[in-house]
Amino acid sequence: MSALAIETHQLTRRFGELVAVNRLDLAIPTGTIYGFLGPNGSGKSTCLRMLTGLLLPSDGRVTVLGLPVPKQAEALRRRVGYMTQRFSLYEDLSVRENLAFVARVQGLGGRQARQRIHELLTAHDLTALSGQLAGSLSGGQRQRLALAAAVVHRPDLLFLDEPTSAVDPENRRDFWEKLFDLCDSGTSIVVSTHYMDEAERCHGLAILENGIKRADGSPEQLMNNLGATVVEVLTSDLRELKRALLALPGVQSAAQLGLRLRVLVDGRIEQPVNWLREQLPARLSEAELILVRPSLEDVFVSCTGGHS
Ligand SMILES: Nc1ncnc2c1ncn2[C@@H]1O[C@H](COP(=O)(O)OP(=O)(O)OP(=O)(O)O)[C@@H](O)[C@H]1O
Repeated sequence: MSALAIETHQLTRRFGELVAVNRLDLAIPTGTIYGFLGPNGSGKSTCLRMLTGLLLPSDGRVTVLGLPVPKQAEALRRRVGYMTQRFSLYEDLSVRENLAFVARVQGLGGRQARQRIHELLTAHDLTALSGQLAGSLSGGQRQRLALAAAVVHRPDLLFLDEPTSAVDPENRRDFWEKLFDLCDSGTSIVVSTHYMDEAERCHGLAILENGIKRADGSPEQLMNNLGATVVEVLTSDLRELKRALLALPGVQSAAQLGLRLRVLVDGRIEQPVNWLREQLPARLSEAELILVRPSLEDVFVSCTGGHS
């Protein structure tokens, strides 16, 4: 298998005047979990749909698992799994019946299908729910079933479109444990999200805004390469201070977090804490200023202008 699960060159999709995905270059290694991080409407779903061969690009080239897409989309179909944003299983079939249906569609029959369904029910903690109608499952249980259904045929590559937007943090954590299990057993995974904590779990990610890739790399690389330093400011009257800070040309953003302001200062300014005190001596005389490690959210704010 090629060392790259996905390679795109100048991938573009237009809808009329709107450019939903704009000249996207990607090189996603096999055996990793890769994330698309971006706000609503940034082009994540459009991009995933083109990578699966379901949507034709307006321009550019796509190779998935070594196959050109959409030309070889049919050959690819058996090798990829796709969990869409909406629950796309049958609500009036039981958990087991849903998996049996997907197994049939994927060409598994008889004993092979029964064995695989048993395996999936166990691996995704669905055994006790196997007779329950899918429509009566909780959000977290639905996600587990949808994931099990997406991997019935043991795909080499799995696409997940905002898989945990409807589940609580604990279920989200469990869901990610399953993704790491799948990745460890050789499945490459591409996942779209607008959650920072999910993006931080990915081996690599691309930050999208208005269909454009603003940055990519591992979360650590992105945080290390942030073109800004982060200063937290503890003081009173944060709203006024925030306005004053944002008026300074060297300040990229200032966000209130409880009793603190998290301030991104242009990385070219060498002593950001001293610089801030020099700019606003009266306002900051009583304040505590601390230089802190950047987070992925800081990276996101810095490269998108902060419209999360
Ligand atoms: N079939 C379509 N026809 C017209 N415009 C579309 C179509 N599909 C997507 N778009 C537009 O393309 C842009 C990108 O949408 P897309 O669904 O890819 O974003 P997204 O990042 O997945 O957003 P979300 O997080 O809300 O799912 C949006 O402005 C959307 O309205």
